[in-house]
Amino acid sequence: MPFINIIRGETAPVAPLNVRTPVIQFPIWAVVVWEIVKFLAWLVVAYFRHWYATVPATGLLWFHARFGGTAFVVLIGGSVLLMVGWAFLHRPSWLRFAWWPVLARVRRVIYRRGWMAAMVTAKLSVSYDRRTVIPQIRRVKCRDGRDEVLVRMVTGQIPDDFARASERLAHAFGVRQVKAVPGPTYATVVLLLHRGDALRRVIGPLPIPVLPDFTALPIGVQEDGEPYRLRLFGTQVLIVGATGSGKGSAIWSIVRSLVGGVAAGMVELWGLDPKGGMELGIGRRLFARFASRDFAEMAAMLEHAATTAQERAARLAGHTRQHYPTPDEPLIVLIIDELANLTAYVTDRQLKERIKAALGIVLTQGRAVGVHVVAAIQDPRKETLPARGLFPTRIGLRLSETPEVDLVLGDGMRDRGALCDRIPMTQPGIGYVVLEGDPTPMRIRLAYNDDDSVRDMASLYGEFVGGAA
Ligand SMILES: Nc1ncnc2c1ncn2[C@@H]1O[C@H](COP(=O)(O)OP(=O)(O)OP(=O)(O)O)[C@@H](O)[C@H]1O
Repeated sequence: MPFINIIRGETAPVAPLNVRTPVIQFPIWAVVVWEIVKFLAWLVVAYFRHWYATVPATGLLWFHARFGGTAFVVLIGGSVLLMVGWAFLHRPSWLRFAWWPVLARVRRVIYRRGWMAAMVTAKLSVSYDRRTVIPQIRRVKCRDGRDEVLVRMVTGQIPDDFARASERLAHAFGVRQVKAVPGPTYATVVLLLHRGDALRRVIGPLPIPVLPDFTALPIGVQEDGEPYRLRLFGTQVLIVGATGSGKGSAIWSIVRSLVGGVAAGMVELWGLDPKGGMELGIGRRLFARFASRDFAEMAAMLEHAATTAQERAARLAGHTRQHYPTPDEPLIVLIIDELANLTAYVTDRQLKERIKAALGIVLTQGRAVGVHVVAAIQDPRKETLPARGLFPTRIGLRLSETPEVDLVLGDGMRDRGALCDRIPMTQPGIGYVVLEGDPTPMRIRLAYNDDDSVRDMASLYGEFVGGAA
């Protein structure tokens, strides 16, 4: 680095300096030659820059010149046939190596055209030294239903700045949703622009696993097309959604994923349906214990679950950190529909206190010893559910108000793309979850078990349920 602050020689007194710009006359031919040289240089740069188009075009021109028109037509026709055949025979590799790279080039051009306007209007441009600096597109990748745009942020920006502007970006680029995730290196962010909707169609009842994997119960589909698997071991599950959002389908999908365990004697389902059995009554036979009207009975069930959790914890302490279910000591799963009826709307004070205490013990001590709660609720506020923080796993379905999203899924999750308050009423069963190790929420659709499939399941697996009503 030069010593720019050191000037050798004599120090001249500071005096005003008059400068006159020199006027230099060039002959016209020199100007013309200069412009031609500039144009040729631009052509060379453009040729190498857009090599993916120019190199094949050059090859084709050379082929045409060398072998003539007929051979050229045969070549083009043969290539098209080869592509079509490849696409039919092995679509995944064709998409990966042929279609998506080409599409990515086209999309890159499209994004670049609207990039400046989008960045400025989304307030992602920075004014510095009387200049406007905007983030740079580094790379575009296409995947099934979404584009991944790698962006170099302006110094000082963070991925959350893009997450906060994601809705504006979605409208600017005409896509369904934009999510911002940290890039592979510092100073980069990846924008995921979701185009199609893999979750548009209703998902029917999923196959029942013979023996459930309690760390990965299949209950729906993720928007990236992968199955959504719920971890039950070591956690308690809360499903939150407005009326008609599909809480029932979440409950029945979880039950469906567990009934194989019921048949093997490794799972016991206890049903608490304070709405008079409206939701769970239809599958009544699957539950070893069931209460739907009597709140004292529900309190007693919760207390029994709490005692069981405490006994198991006392016995297992120092031996293992995770209980594994056996037919002698099965996994107990309390399925509670509309939990607020137990935590907020019970008028009998004493009963309410009993429920609160028992629920607290089950939620805190039960998760390591095989006593789990899967509860659904409409209103996630603290007044309705003081124990919300004791549910480590939460599924956010359609919610009525924007602030509820962060209440359910965690701070900043709405900014990061969990638009639970924007899920249309016409799409029940759609929701968002936070996956382990992923900072951005995942959109999912739960499988829909209609009344007939629940009845079928209850009549098939009900006979394995040994407990008394
Ligand atoms: N996963 C799903 N896929 C498609 N449609 C669904 C799904 N889940 C539910 N539905 C439809 O939405 C309707 C309402 O669903 P559901 O009863 O599960 O909602 P809810 O949240 O439990 O409502 P409430 O709070 O009123 O009990 C169902 O009758 C069904 O038609």
